[in-house]
Amino acid sequence: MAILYNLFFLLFSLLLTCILLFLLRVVLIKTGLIYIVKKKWRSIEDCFHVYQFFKVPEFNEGMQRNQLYHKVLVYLNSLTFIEDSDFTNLFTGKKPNEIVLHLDPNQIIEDDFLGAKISWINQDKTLVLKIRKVDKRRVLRPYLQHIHSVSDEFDEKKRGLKLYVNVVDYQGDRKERWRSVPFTHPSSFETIAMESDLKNKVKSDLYSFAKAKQYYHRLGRVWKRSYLLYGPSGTGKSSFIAAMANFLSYDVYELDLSKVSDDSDLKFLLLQTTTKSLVVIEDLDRYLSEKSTAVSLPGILSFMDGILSSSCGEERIMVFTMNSKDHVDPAILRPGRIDVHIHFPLCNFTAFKTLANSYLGLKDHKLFPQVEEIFQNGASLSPAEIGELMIANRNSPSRALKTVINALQTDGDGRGALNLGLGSCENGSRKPVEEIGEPSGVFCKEGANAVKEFKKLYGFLRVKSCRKSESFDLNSRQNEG
Ligand SMILES: Nc1ncnc2c1ncn2[C@@H]1O[C@H](COP(=O)(O)OP(=O)(O)OP(=O)(O)O)[C@@H](O)[C@H]1O
Ligand SMILES: [Mg+2]
Repeated sequence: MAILYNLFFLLFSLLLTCILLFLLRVVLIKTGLIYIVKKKWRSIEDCFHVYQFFKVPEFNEGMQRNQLYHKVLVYLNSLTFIEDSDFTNLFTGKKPNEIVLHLDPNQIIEDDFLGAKISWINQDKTLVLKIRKVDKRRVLRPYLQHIHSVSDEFDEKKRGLKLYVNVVDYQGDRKERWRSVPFTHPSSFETIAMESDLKNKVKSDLYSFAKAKQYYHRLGRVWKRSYLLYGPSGTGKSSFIAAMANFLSYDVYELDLSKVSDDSDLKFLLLQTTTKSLVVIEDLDRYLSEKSTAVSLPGILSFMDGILSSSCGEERIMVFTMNSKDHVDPAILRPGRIDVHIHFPLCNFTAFKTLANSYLGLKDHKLFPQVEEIFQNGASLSPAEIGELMIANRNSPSRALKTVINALQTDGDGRGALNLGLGSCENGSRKPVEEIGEPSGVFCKEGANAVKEFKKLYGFLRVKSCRKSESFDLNSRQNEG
């Protein structure tokens, strides 16, 4: 009987203890006292372990930034634990409604990795990692790798792209020669009307370049790749550059050669570009033919060779656009200076269908055969012109197609437009409207009215492009690098 009584008493006290512990836990959690208990427990635990400390200072002895410091900071800021810390700084971020957390001096951040307890202390521009000696060998290397990959991923997501333009009013060599604005161009390879085969080739070329650091290093070559985009006005060259930047998540440095004071200024401009960027010179043929820049041809050639970018050590992509490469010095175009040539022709039927799909949501239409026939007869407008006509008539796809057909019939052979007072050009170079010659060929009234209407609507003074090959091709991939 006594045994039974004792057993019952034991069970009862056990149950009571459990209930009390449970209640205590609820109270500790509800009041937040649990954090004090955890802290005390940890400091007791600390007494029974040997720790090792690793410092990650913000600057090295040469006062250069320590990249690891930035990475650890980004990593720590990404931890959810930081929200649980006793105190932290809150700032507004770059995006609307974004709030970012910043470590305070002496703030301790605790982290768990592969079962090991790790803590970081933010001490006077140095982050100190504290790890148990028993865990160090097993955990330290993978933990640092983990920090690298998390912070890279976080940085990638957080940072928006930037468009840099060169400015003339910088003072002295040490001042910034570039001014930046957020780069928000929505163009992508999906929105560009271009043969899908060519698009895929460019995409894989860009992708394999971006991954080829070791390869270029082994060859002793500057890790750069140059693209020439050439073709008449309004064929998508600038949009393509934006698509490249969005595809790679690279910043864009758009270099206006007319604002460059001399060859050495050009060198400094290249030096001040950052890694993972597209360095762009638009209309290079125009600068060269009009001599509208103070930079010499050798200056441009050494810029294209990117010798200086090797001192910056990281990848650069250079993109040049031209209306035509016919009269350009062959030294500019030689393999190695330009690695990939991409021709942007006027619209053909395939490109037209892509535009009709994206601008009007049309996969097919009873007027398509007629449009195809007109293209087969050699008529063409630039994608920009066709795109504008489609946008203007986007509420009625049939009307949009009829307007395009009329414009193509008027304009297709490159002669009807002259009656409307539109300019013409040789090899893509622009001629003023006053230089228009005598119109020849058939003048289609209906089509003329359509273009006239369009001109009136948008004040769009179109400069006519020369009619050349209609095919989209990666003309020559000279020098695969
Ligand atoms: N191939 C294309 N696919 C889709 N849209 C295009 C294409 N070409 C031109 N466009 C549209 O036409 C407009 C002008 O194009 P863009 O400025 O890229 O032409 P460009 O070749 O750079 O002309 P320019 O030589 O005059 O600078 C853009 O709004 C773009 O969306
Ligand atoms: Mg352009």
